Amino acid sequence: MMKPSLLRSLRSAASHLSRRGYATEPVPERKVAVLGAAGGIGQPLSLLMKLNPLVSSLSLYDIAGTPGVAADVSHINTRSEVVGYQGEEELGKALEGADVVIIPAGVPRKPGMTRDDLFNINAGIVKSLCTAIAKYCPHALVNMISNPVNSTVPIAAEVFKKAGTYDEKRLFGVTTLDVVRAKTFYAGKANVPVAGVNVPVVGGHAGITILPLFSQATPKANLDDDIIKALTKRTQDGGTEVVEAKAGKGSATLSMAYAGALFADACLKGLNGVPDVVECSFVQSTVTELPFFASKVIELPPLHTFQILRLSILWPV
Ligand SMILES: NC(=O)C1=CN([C@@H]2O[C@H](COP(=O)(O)OP(=O)(O)OC[C@H]3O[C@@H](n4cnc5c(N)ncnc54)[C@H](O)[C@@H]3O)[C@@H](O)[C@H]2O)C=CC1
Ligand SMILES: O=C([O-])CC(=O)C(=O)O
Repeated sequence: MMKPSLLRSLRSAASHLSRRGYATEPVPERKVAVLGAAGGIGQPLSLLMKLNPLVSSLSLYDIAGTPGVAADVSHINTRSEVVGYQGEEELGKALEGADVVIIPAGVPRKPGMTRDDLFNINAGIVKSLCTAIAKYCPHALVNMISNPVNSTVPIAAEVFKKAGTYDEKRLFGVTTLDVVRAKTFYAGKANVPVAGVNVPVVGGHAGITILPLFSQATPKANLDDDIIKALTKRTQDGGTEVVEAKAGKGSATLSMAYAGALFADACLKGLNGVPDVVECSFVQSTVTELPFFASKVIELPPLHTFQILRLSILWPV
């Protein structure tokens, strides 16, 4: 018979691990597909997803270059099996059974361009990828990275509606990089350790539609109005800062891969029933009169069967 004190310690350790997102039960099988996996974001994002112990199957798709990326990443000695898929004829296999689909496919900005200038090319790419998602993995959580996010998310919604598979609680525009930037810049000015900083960012993902809520930042810091204004502007212009620094060689890739991996990890935790997973994301919304708006979304407490977990809902709070 186990001593009550030992039992209490084990229970407390198990509940601590579970609160931190580490399962004390077997970790479910999860397939993650990255579409655009050979690109500037796709490669480091594939690496980070290979490091994520919640992933059991990692599917890397692009129109070219994925065999090499997949062979490279597959040698890393972590849990997931990696398969590379190349070309449209392999897209169905890449998507089949996916729980989370991350989309960094499409062209990036060059100096002087706005994200809207990418619309013509990226809208077509997103449309064809979402048509395939509706066919091969209609229940997957979709993490849209391709710009302009303010438009590619509504496009994805329309494609899914047309296919009869739309579930607004499964479609997310990835705005995590705005949050990552806001945290970094705020910590610098507030002179606090960045690891403990939280800043919600709402609105959209382009210029002045990016609204960091420094009034709700934690830990609180008494920053002057002109500093808050400068922090807001730097967060709104963060993408342009990188585009200009890269001088024609693309936009943010490494910080975006980090942000994309954080958001995908939150989705996996939500699917696995980890409570209180909250992230900002550009979603269909009733928070304002706008049909889509970035705000905090939370995974509501799940029930305890795999099937119901898959149906669990995310909702703006
Ligand atoms: N949401 C956000 O915060 C951010 C979004 N982005 C956006 O992410 C997108 C990708 O950026 P990068 O990786 O730097 O571009 P990149 O040009 O380096 O890579 C894009 C990849 O997409 C692939 N691709 C093109 N058409 C495809 C298709 N039909 N199916 C599958 N793959 C396809 C290309 O072959 C390429 O490998 C851009 O639209 C960029 O603006 C970039 C940074 C932040
Ligand atoms: O600025 C861009 O074109 C890429 C992007 O969305 C970002 O870095 O936030």
